[in-house]
Amino acid sequence: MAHEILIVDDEPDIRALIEGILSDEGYETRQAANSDQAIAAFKARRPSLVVLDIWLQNSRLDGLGILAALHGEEPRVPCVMISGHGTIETAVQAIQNGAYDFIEKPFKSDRLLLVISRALEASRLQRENSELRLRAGAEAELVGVSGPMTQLRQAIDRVAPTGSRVLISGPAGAGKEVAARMLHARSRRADGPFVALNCATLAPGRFEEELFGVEAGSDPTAQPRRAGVLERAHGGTLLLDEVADMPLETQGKIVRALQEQGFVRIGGAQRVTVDVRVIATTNRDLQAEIAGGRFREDLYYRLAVVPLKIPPLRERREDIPALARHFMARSGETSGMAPRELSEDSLAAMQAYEWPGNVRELRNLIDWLLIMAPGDAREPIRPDMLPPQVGASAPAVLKLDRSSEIMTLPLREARELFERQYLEAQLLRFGGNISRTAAFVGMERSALHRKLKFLGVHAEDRAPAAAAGG
Ligand SMILES: Nc1ncnc2c1ncn2[C@@H]1O[C@H](COP(=O)(O)OP(=O)(O)OP(=O)(O)O)[C@@H](O)[C@H]1O
Repeated sequence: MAHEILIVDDEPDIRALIEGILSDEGYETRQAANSDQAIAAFKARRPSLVVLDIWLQNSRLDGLGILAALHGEEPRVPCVMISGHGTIETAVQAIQNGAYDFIEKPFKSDRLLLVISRALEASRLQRENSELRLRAGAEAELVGVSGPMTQLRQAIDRVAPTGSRVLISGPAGAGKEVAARMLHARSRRADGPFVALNCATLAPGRFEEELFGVEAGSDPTAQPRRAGVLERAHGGTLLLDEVADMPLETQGKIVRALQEQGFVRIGGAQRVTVDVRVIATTNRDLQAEIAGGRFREDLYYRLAVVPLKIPPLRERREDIPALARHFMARSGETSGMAPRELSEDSLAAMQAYEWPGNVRELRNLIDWLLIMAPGDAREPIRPDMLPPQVGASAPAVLKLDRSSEIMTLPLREARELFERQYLEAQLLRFGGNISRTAAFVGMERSALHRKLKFLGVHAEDRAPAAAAGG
């Protein structure tokens, strides 16, 4: 498909000249004479590139202003500036502000075409690069600042280089696979493969061929040899995701393969020796599975050499702002849209929600917000823009409808109501931790204690364990 180029210049004959040069080269073009037209044209359909004059008459914004507005919409569309006599300094400024390059008037058509083709190529490479980075590096770093997350990262740093088997437990969507990737990335096997087998989605009859592979039959063209995950993970790490879903019979075979660091392919006779580190995850209580006869105890002890636990998100609400911002930046990168800012109030509302789907649910919410949240893309996300299920759990202090009730109260009671709701919400954000809440709200620890007592707020009620119960 031909690239479409938006030409922004106040002089009609310059626009016509540029259009002529570009369409001769097979580019599609559109024109805008001032900032409002340029922004409207850009919003109506993203062009591949913008040629932008620096000095425009009869325009609300000059070239630098338009550049900022367009980059606010979509930072990845390259802009080539046209500078006239005496605007070179501004052109340099424009490059510092993210323009791709500039050309000076009067310009030769060759120079214009060269700069444009380079800009389009750079933009293609940049897009390809970030897609590759996202695919290759599919989250191998646990984001989060809470105590449990910090301890988990420390534990991963300690055990990653040892090569021990690790069993990671935690609810769905909490980040078990990210933890497994992080263990691999920080191990001595980081250059080797990371192979995952999802035991929850595999039909019971398929486990053994997936694990051990299939030997070629006597007629290799009829059934070529197929390597299983153990073989493909040689020199690297094998993740057995949701290991409790593995049939008992397969569990026995895996125990043997782990013990012997080798196995025989299905239909084969020759032993395959492999060097694989196995990491397993589960969202079930494996002790209960063992007691119920559904999980082999010997496999448990082989896998759980080092057990790690990831708590549900509602037990580490302090991670929510960092995670939300991280996912917003990520979504912006993948979608090519400018990331939106998240207001402190909207983050506080997210911190009050229970997140039954854990981090995965938060990630989906942010993807949704980037595309669907109302308002201008440059406006921060406010609590009232959140979907109802999240907004409904926002602390009362953030819900505007409380104001009507507050207006019926005398000042002292209204102030107390506000203070109670405000402090309850802050305690929730800081996981019930008095010292951190006190530091944030700007009070002495002991004064905060007295205030909470006076208002009848029990700090323990806001602690994670209680929050987890509902
Ligand atoms: N601490 C974290 N930092 C960054 N991303 C995270 C974190 N935790 C989870 N994620 C992201 O949330 C999503 C769910 O995480 P992941 O797949 O690791 O969960 P899981 O516990 O393995 O879930 P399941 O058991 O349902 O597969 C992924 O997109 C992952 O990238």
